[in-house]
Amino acid sequence: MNLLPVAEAQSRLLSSATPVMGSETLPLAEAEGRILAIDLKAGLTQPPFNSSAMDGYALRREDAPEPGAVLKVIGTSSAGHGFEGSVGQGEAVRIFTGAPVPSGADSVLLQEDAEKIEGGIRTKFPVRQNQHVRPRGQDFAEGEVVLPAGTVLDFSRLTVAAGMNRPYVEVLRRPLMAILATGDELLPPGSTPGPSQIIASNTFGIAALARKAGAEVLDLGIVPDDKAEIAATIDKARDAKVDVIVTLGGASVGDHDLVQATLIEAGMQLDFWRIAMRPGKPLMVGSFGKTHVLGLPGNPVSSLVCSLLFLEPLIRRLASLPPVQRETTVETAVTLRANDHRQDYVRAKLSKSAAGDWLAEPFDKQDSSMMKTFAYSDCLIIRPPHAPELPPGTTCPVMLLRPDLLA
Ligand SMILES: Nc1nc2c(c(=O)[nH]1)N[C@H]1C(S)=C(S)[C@@H](COP(=O)(O)OP(=O)(O)OC[C@H]3O[C@@H](n4cnc5c(N)ncnc54)[C@H](O)[C@@H]3O)O[C@H]1N2
Ligand code: MOO
Repeated sequence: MNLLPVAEAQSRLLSSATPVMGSETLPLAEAEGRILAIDLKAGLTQPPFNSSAMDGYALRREDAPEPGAVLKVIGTSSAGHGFEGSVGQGEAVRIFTGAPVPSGADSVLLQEDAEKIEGGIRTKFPVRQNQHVRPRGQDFAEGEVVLPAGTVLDFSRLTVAAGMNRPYVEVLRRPLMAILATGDELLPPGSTPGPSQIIASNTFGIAALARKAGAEVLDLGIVPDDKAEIAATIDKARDAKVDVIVTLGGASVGDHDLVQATLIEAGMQLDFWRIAMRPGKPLMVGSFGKTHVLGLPGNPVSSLVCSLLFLEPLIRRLASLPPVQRETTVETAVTLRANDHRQDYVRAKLSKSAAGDWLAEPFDKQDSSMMKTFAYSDCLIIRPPHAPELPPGTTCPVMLLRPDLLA
C-alpha cells in the first residue's frame, strides 16, 4: 500500500488553499481575533484638545521661570468640564488629569510643586515650557489610517479602534467548516449508551481547534453508517456553501467505512488517501470545486492529530492567518525505540530537568482510542520514518499541544 509522506500531504493540501473572499461588519465587542478587511481611519483627533497629564495648575511658563513666582488662581478645569475663560499674565487655573488646558496657559505645574497661599499659589520649582501638557493629536489625527487592512484585532487594537470612535469594523469573513460524525455506534454526550454504543467525542475537540484557528463551525451532528444518510448530510453542507467539510470515521477499509465511496459518488474529487503516519493513517483529502474535504479517522486521537497537522494549517490559510508554530525540540527522558516507515506522533508529558532543560516522557500505551492520555499530554514526540533508536538525553523534535507552554 502506498502511503503519502506527511510533509508531502501537507503541502499538497495547502497548495490548493487560498484565503476566503468576502467581509462583514461587526460591532467592536464581537470583533476580537478578526482581521480588518479595509484600512481603519480615525474618526477624530486624539487627544481632541491640549490636555493635562497631571493634577496641578495650568499657567503661562513665562510667569514662573524660577521658583517663588506668585500666581492668582482664577478657576478650575476638570475632566469633562473645561475652564471657559483664558489664563492671563500672573494667573493660573486649578487643573486635573485629562482636563483641557485653558487658552492662554501652556504648561502645568504639579500640585506637589505648588504652595497654596491666600487667593493663589507660590511655585516651588522651575516650570519647563509645555510640561505635563499632552498636545492635541499626539496619539492620532482624524482621517489617519491607524490600523491597516490585514490587522488582527486583539486587545490593544480593539482599544485604539474604540478610541478612534469606530463602533463597527469591517472584517474578513471567517471560513465556514461543516463537521459530521459517522457511525451507528455513536451517541451524543449525555445519552445512555446501549450494549454496542459509545459516546461521540471527536467533534468537540476538532470544532474547538477549528474555531481557534479562525473558522465558523456548522455541526451537522451524527450520521449512521448509511450511504443515503451520509449523502444527504453532505448535501446539507454543500447547500450551506461551506469552505471545508470534515467527516469523522468510516475512513478506513471496513465494510461499514462508507464515507469515501459516498463522497466520490456525490462528485468529490479525491486528492489523496492514507498517509505514512501513526496515528492518522486513513486520512483522506478531496474537494468539491473550492470546498475542501477532509475525511478524518474515527479514533479520537487519530482525528485530533490529523486536525493539528492538516486542519489547523488549512483553516488558518483560508482565514488569512499565519501558521501556529508548534514544533520545537526538547530532550527525550527515556530511550526512544527505532521507528518503522510511518512518521510517529508519540503522546508525551513535558517536565523540566534540574538543569532547566525540557524533557519529554512518552506514555507507555499509545492506542489511538485513548483520549485520557491525550488530554494529559503536553506534546507529541515526532519520530520520522526509519528514525534510529535515541538514548535518553538526546534532542528530539516535538509538536506542542499548547504552544505557549514553553514560553
Ligand atoms: N483492516 C484494517 N483495519 C483498520 C485499518 C486498516 O488499515 N486496515 N486502519 C486502522 C486505523 S489506523 C484507524 S485510525 C481506524 C480508523 O478507521 P475509521 O476512520 O474507519 O473509523 P471507524 O472505524 O469509524 O472508527 C474507529 C474507532 O473510532 C470510534 N469513533 C468513530 N467516530 C467517533 C467519534 N466521532 N467520536 C468518538 N469515537 C469515534 C469508533 O467507534 C471506533 O472505535 O481503522 C483501523 N482499522
Ligand atoms: O492511524 Mo490509526 O490512527 O493508527 O489508529
